[in-house]
Amino acid sequence: MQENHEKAKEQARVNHVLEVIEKKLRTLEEKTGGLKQDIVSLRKTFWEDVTVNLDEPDDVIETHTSLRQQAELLSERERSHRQFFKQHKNLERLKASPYFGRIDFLEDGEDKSEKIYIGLFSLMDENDEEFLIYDWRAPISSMYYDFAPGPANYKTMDGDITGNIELKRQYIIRQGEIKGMFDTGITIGDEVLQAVLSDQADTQMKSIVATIQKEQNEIIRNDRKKYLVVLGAAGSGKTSAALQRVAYLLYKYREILRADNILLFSPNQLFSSYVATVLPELGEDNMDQSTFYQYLQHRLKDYEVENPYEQLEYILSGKRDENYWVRKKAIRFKASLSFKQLIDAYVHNLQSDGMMFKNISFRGEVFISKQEIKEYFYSLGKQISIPNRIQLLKDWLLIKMDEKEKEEKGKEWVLQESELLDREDYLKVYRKLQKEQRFSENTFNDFEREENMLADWIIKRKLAPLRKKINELAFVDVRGLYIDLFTWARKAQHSVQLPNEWEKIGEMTAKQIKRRILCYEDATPYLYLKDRLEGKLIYTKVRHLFIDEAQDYSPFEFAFFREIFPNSRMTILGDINQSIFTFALGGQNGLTLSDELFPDEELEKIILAKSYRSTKQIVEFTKEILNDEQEIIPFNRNGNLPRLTTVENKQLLHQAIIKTLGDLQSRGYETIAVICKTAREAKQAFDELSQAMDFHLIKKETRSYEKGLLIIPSYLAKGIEFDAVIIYNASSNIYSDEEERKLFYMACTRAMHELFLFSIGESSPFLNQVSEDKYVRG
Ligand SMILES: Nc1ncnc2c1ncn2[C@@H]1O[C@H](COP(=O)(O)OP(=O)(O)OP(=O)(O)O)[C@@H](O)[C@H]1O
Repeated sequence: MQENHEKAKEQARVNHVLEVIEKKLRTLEEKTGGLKQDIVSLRKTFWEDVTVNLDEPDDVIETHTSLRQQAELLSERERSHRQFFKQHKNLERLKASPYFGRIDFLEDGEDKSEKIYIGLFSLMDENDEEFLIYDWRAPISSMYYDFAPGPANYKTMDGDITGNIELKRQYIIRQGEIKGMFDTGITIGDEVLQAVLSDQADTQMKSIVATIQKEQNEIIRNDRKKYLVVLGAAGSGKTSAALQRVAYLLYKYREILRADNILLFSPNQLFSSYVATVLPELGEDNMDQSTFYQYLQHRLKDYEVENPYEQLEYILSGKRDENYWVRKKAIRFKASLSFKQLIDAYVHNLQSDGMMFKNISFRGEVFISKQEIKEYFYSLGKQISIPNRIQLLKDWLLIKMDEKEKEEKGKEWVLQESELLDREDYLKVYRKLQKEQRFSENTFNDFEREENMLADWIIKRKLAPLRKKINELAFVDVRGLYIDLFTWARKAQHSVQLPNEWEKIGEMTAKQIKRRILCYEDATPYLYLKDRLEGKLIYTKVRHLFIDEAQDYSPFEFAFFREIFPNSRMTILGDINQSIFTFALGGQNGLTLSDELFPDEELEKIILAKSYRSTKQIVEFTKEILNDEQEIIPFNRNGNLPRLTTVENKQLLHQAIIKTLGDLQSRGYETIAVICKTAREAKQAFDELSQAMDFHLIKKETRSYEKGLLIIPSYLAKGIEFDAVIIYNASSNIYSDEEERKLFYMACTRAMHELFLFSIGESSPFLNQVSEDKYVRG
């Protein structure tokens, strides 16, 4: 009775709030004359610079100015439109579910408690006096996540506010109707969390604001130190917490931080699109997202840069010949900070000797030789840094270009080209010169002058690509230097311990690079060397960098991040048990951040031990696959034990998988993944299995996926989850190398509700240590 009465009261309040929302929506629509259309965003991809490539300097200036004016005008209009549009959208969102929580807080010294309703956004009453809803990110809302009923406090700009929470309540409101209502303790409503977690997998990640757990809230709101490192078991909500953290930071620092000041490095494009809906769902613009590989490609346009997954595919399925072992050693060394030290020593040496340059040639003739360039470079004092010397060198070369222009003037080729100019080109020159008012109608008849001007124009045009190259510092022979580094290291004195196979590694590297192919393990070191010589490219725009699946970046790459984002704050999220590039780490754990680059006093570490994704049975099974003692606590959601089925051959394997898939579908599961070890295995499985059922084959280029049956290589399933997972072939001949244990673990932990493993003959030794009662066979 009492309960019904309470619910009716709450529903009445919801109705009142909905009326206010309606009114606000109408007012907004009147103000803007109806907001029917979204704005088409013209944003370019993050790494792309806006360059307008014109020959003539004047044109460049002119174009630039007009572009800027236009852009300013457009962005002003876009801004106000965007603002209204955002408000409108947020109100629409509130209309469906205005809030999800409430606390009654009695502040110390007050005699009446305040009811704080918490939702996605703040909402004031009609007179803009009282908060009907508090934004979940508001300081006062933090108590909802941090405290059970009883004493509580929260931080404000003016200090801590203390008091007592008298009631903590959760709501499930759908389409304006209260569907559920629970008074809860410290953990935010097991009931609601149970319900959320029992839901089906989605092809897009969902926001978790209504059920953020205390330890996750600590990640979301923690901004004490420059670096925040979050280590957490599979499915512990690292990515979720990271995305809500972005929303929180955008709210807290809204005056100074925009979405495009935040960059998320994600493991692949599939993951990028998987998480792309969370922030818009929270009413915020998406942060910039990129894979580190995209960044490398952008910076190394002259090369074909190997994709990290190609490298991984090679390691996982490579034929294990001599090259294989040498390359593996090379990968390990090139991922280490020792290699960075070696490059530093090499660069130090280059200050006095050994720089390499390229000849500058024009019309097939060298006109400034590499030797001359080198001499000029070393004529500049040692006290000037290499990047600064290169800048001075560039200026010197550009002056040489001016001289060259004069020198070429009387030459035969210029005359010939001017005779060959077609009418259109001729007119172009004429108009250009006229515009510049460099001559009048009358003087153009002056044949000599005309010829002179045409010659100028022709030479300038011919030399323009060369000038461009000089401006891009293409005269520095970074390729030659990178190759030379390997020879130098053998002879020179330095303190770095080189691998035994160093000579072979050097040969292998040189061979690839000469073909303009950069293996993935060379890409970052190469860029590092280039930046050390030519000057660092620093991304000042990025104020906060998020690195997800951080265990998959090498120590060298982390050092490099510190170089290119020296002032950015960083949130680094990872799980050492899910390293897929273990072969690059040589026994070290991923995510060993060097104290020098990430000093203790600037770093805070948070560990998440509770796992939310999978049922208790799956978590308990998968955790025994691991060798280490990491604490992983399953959330209390029950399901079936994982099942291991052993068959005799491929044909029976496919039959058994098809049967299992049929069962799973008939039980209503919609997103089911058959996880294979490699892309090659995935393709073979796809060819066989798709004769019986419809599958989507996920490749490294795949950007998004639909619900249904998927076949996916293990490493692409990173960070994603499925209702049910089938490990296609967990045989001992497929997963046996100790370095693949974590990959195997990562694949199994993608399952939310059901996990099936199949094996042809003997199963993987990784399963030997799993207790018999943690799974069923058959
Ligand atoms: N507080 C929460 N409320 C509701 N769902 C949650 C919560 N925390 C985590 N989850 C759910 O658990 C699942 C796993 O979360 P998430 O992908 O963020 O974990 P992760 O630590 O990044 O996992 P992994 O390292 O395995 O990729 C997601 O479905 C997420 O929505």
